[in-house]
Order: sequence, then structure tokens, then C-alpha cells
Amino acid sequence: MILDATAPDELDRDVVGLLGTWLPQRRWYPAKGVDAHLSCLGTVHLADDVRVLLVRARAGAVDVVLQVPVVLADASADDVDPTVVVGAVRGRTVLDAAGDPRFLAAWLTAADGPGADVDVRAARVVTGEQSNTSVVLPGAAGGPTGILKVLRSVADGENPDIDVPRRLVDAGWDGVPAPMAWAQARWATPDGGTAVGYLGVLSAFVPGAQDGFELACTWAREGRAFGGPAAELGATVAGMHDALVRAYGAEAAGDATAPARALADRFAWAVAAVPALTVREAAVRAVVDELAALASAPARQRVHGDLHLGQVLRSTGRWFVIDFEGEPLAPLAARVRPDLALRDVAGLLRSFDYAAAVGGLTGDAAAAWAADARAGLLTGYGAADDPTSTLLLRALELDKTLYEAVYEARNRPTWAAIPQAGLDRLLG
Ligand SMILES: Nc1ncnc2c1ncn2[C@@H]1O[C@H](COP(=O)(O)OP(=O)(O)O)[C@@H](O)[C@H]1O
Ligand SMILES: O=P(O)(O)O[C@H]1O[C@H](CO)[C@@H](O[C@H]2O[C@H](CO)[C@@H](O)[C@H](O)[C@H]2O)[C@H](O)[C@H]1O
Repeated sequence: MILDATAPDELDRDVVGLLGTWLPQRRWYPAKGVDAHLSCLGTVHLADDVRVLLVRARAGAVDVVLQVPVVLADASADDVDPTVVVGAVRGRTVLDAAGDPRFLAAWLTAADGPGADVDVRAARVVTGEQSNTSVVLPGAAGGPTGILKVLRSVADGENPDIDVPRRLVDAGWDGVPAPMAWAQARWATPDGGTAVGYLGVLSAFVPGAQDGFELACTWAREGRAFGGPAAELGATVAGMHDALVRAYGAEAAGDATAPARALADRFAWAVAAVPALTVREAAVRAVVDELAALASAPARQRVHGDLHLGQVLRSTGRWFVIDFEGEPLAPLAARVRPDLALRDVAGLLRSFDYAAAVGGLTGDAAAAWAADARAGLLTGYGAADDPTSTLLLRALELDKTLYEAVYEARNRPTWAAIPQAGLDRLLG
């Protein structure tokens, strides 16, 4: 069932009035540091006093629709958790609903899919660095636990973060947590049209999972070689790529003009966002030219699109892949386009640089730790050791590093040195 958003009422508009100060304090808010114009496009009434506001945020190049679920509590209620209070309007206290049992129960009732018997009163909101809000829901009566991802930016059409895992499970791959419930909404767009997009997904929770990035940082900090787990991860990624071909097919092999153009476009985009990158122009151009001169490039297929160690979980000696949204800074059309499978491999290679740096390694120790992890990943994946693959991987790593230079400038300026060091390594 698709949930229809209705036109905002006076109360919705008052809630939006509160968001000007509340939103910029959220990790997932994509327009930090600028004065965004906020307006409510529509509201899904999930239950009495449970609303999902679809809020358009416009600021410069940013123009997104944000999902803000709220619960309206009586102003006199004395059992309100102060950390989830957004503010007060019309005698009601507005609560951030993501972890609220009233919101969760209504969401599960409205959602499609096989469903799951979970205990909404035992919900726990995941803290940490995320683009969305995830909530762990323990299974009722000892059943399997689920994790609900409340998407914070919603968009018309396919959502790879939900559709791709559904297709991978259908294709028989068990390296992804299975989706158990999902919800979609329909709302009026500012141009007079209609949009239909996903609001979120409940997936199987991987018990005892360790975040791949935290694991790698710990091993780097302890000076433990990561080549073994990296090789197993490479094999998992190869299995994922095979399953993606079964699910979506693959295009015929072509020449390398498309990846060369993509790298050139990426550089232009990155320079526009971070003008200091201009000094890299000649070196990047040399890689673009080398790439364009390749006689052929491998077939394109569906890929993960933003694969890094923070998108993989390790549990009981196995790896699981999550977060198939693609790069959060890219438009949907670019995120669902067939691409080179090696792009995912390159994303993980970049993560080893991050893990070495965040794990406190520097100089030769960092280079040796990352080299061992890189070798493990490439062996496990079965990457060909030929000049074409080597050049493609270098170009794709460069592409990712330029993306990271922009991502860090916008989100974590104190980490900007990590992609800058990556550019030094890749560009010589
Ligand atoms: N199926 C799962 N099982 C266990 N933990 C998970 C699962 N999915 C996500 N997580 C945890 O939740 C965190 C946020 O999930 P993620 O999909 O990366 O969200 P975001 O899109 O906000 O970055 C992950 O870092 C991971 O620790
Ligand atoms: O997980 P997201 O989909 O939000 O991805 C974005 O944020 C990531 C950081 O959380 C960012 O990844 C970069 O930092 C990681 C360490 O925190 C590192 O392992 C990755 O290699 C590096 O790219 C990702 O690029 C961004 O899209």
C-alpha cells in the first residue's frame, strides 16, 4: 500500500517553523552551514498524533525532501524524554518520532512485505555517523531482531537501498540482511506533479555485527595485519557482483570513454566544490587521457556504488554488505546506472587508507598495513593482475578520492587530510 500525503495544515507549518534550529543539529541534515528555506510538501498521517512530514529544504545547490516523523504529545505529559523534544506548538510537545513506539507500531502496520514480529517498546535508536536514522527492534517472543532504516532524504522512484537487497535475496545471495518490511509514500511535488518514494525499510538484524571500519581501525591501531579478513571480504564482494548480474543482467563490454568522461566530470564537480583541487588538474587529466586510450573496458553491471568499510558488517567470521543507496551526494539516475564492478573494489581500497590513518598509523607503517589489506582484498576478489585492471582501479580510486575530498570538506573538515594524502599517493 502506498501512503498518501495530504496537504500540510497549520500545525504542520508550525512544526516546520521549529525545524530551522532543530534540523541543522542532525547528523543527516544535508544543508549544514547555510540558511535553508524549509517548506512542508505534505504529511502522512500514520495514526492519531503520529505524522510524517515531508519537508523540502532548499539552499544553493541543495534541494531535497527530508522525512521528519513526529509524535505530538500533550504539553502536560511528564514522561517525555527531553533528548527527543523538537519544540512546542499549539499546546503540544513535538517529539522526534524515529524511536517512538507509537510511530514504530503505526509504521509496521502500514508497511508492505513479509513483516516481522518485533517489540516496538524495546526500540533502540542507533547513534553514530549516519545519513539516515536506524532503529533496532528486538524480536518479540525470542524472534529475530530487525533494524528499521528511516530514510531522511526521500525521492521519487526506485530506491536502491531497498530494491537491490530485495533483488539480491530473490537471486539467492545471503550476504545481505533480508528486507522484511518497507513503506512508500505519495506526495505532491512543487511543480504540480506527483512523486512516489520509499520512506524506509525494516531488515533482518545481523547479531553481534561489528562495523567493518571500526574493526579495521582497531586492527590497524593494534598493528595487526588485515590481509586475511580483507581477502574474505574480497570473496564476498565477488559473490555480490555475481548475484547482481543474475538479478539485473550486464551490458556488453565497451571502450573506456565512459569511465574517462566520468572521471573528468568528477574532477570538474570536485573543483567547483573545493577550488583548491585545481592544482591537481594536469595530473588528473593525464589519468583521464590514459583511460580514454584503453582499447576496452569490462562489461557494466549494477554495483553497490558507495562501497566502503562502513558499509560492511562482520559477524561470526562472515561479512555482510549493507547500505545500497549509492553515493549520497549523487542524483538517483546516476546511482542506479550500470557501472564497472571494480568501482566497488576501489571504494574498499580507499577505506584501507582511512582505517590506517584513523587507527593512528603514519608513514611507512601506514603504507605497509594498507598494502597488505589491499593485496588481500584483490586476491580474494580475484582481480586480474594486468595493466588494464591496474589502470582502471587507479582511476576509480582517484575518482572516489575526489568525491571524498568534497565529502570531507562539507562534513568532516578535520579529516580532509586523508583524501588529500590519497591524491598525493595516486597522482604521484
Ligand atoms: N542489518 C543490520 N544488522 C546489524 N546492524 C546493522 C544492520 N544494518 C545497519 N546496521 C548498523 O547500523 C548502522 C547504520 O546503518 P547504515 O545502513 O550504514 O545507515 P546510513 O544509511 O544511515 O549510513 C551501521 O553502521 C551498522 O552498524
Ligand atoms: O555511509 P554513507 O552512505 O553516509 O557514506 C558517506 O559517509 C562515509 C563516512 O561515514 C564516507 O566514507 C568515507 O569515510 C569512511 C570512514 O568514515 C571511509 O571508510 C570511506 O572509505 C570514505 O569514503 C562516504 O564516502 C560517504 O559517501
